[in-house]
Amino acid sequence: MSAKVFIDGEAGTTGLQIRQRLEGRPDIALLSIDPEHRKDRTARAEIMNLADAVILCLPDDAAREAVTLVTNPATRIIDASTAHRVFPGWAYGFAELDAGQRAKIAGATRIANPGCYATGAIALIRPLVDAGLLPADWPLFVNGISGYSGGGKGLIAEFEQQTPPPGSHDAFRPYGLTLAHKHLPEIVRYGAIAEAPIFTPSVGRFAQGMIIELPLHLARLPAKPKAEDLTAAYEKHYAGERFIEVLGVEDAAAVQKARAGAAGFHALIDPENLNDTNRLRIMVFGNEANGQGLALALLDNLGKGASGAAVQNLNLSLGLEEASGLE
Ligand SMILES: NC(=O)C1=CN([C@@H]2O[C@H](COP(=O)(O)OP(=O)(O)OC[C@H]3O[C@@H](n4cnc5c(N)ncnc54)[C@H](OP(=O)(O)O)[C@@H]3O)[C@@H](O)[C@H]2O)C=CC1
Ligand SMILES: CC(=O)N[C@@H](CCC(=O)OP(=O)(O)O)C(=O)O
Repeated sequence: MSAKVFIDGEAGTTGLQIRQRLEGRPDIALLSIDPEHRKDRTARAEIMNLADAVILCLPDDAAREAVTLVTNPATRIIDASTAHRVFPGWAYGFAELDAGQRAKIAGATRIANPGCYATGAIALIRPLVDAGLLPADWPLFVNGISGYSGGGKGLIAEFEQQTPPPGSHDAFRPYGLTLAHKHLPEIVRYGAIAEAPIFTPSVGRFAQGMIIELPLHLARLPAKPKAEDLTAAYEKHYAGERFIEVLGVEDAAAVQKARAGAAGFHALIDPENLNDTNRLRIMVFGNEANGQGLALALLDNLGKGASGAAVQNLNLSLGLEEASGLE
């Protein structure tokens, strides 16, 4: 029998992409609501309590309210919003976090889907902390660039329907300049670090895809790791993970050469390179002469950063093949 799944907010950016990944699957029966009633509490409550799983693709307040509408103890909720990521009783939906996380997701009825930047930042930080290469209280800096779909329908409309101000292409916007981005609490908790990194997100004039960077003064770290030690830690942490690829030192060197003019490798470091997949790529660059390193994660903000991860969590939660509907 197929599992009944309702996507609350199915007409939004994340909801639509989840729908595309689930449509046509014989193991899933999608429940839908008449668009006219999509914000009607009674209609939503009725459909949610019929579902085996509900995926919330709503703003935070609407997601909090939606949770109160679910009274069927068997209904599983996967929340794509920020509302429950560090909330007691919710499993964090990053299956590759550590050896125990998959089982926590599979056993939970409440699953918080990670933020897109947070997925990249945690994917870079946590293995280094676990490997003893990065002390938990080390001061960190994380930098990110996202496609504008990261801001949902509102930001998509702004980039696609408004003309940039005279004298500007509005190609690159740094934001989060209060240095208190909403993804920081989950990065601290699941990165297993003591304090928030200085996080500088930005949005570029491209729709989809993102890069997150973790620069490190390697020679100042107590363990004095080299770039290849970081790569080895990532390879070990993510061994056997089908959705996380760690490019080796040679690949990273090839990318550096490509940046210096050689053709063929630009795509590996293009933020749009993993679009429409649930994959995340990690690369490490280093300069031994000055003792510096840079770990970089590339993913689709709407893929592994949102809809892909939600489908992976849904599969785990319902006991289905983890990679179903995912590339
Ligand atoms: N875009 C991204 O890259 C990522 C987004 N997320 C999170 O996922 C959630 C959804 O984001 P996104 O898809 O980008 O946002 P969108 O703005 O594209 O979509 C939100 C959807 O929710 C609907 N909605 C709003 N309020 C209610 C309500 N009270 N009841 C029912 N439906 C409602 C909206 O309908 P209408 O337009 O008619 O108001 C819209 O269809 C957010 O919490 C976001 O932070 C998480 C990771 C990445
Ligand atoms: C470009 C852009 O605006 N991105 C969003 C993050 C998108 C995301 O990860 O979603 P959550 O909102 O669910 O955490 C932002 O910085 O607020």
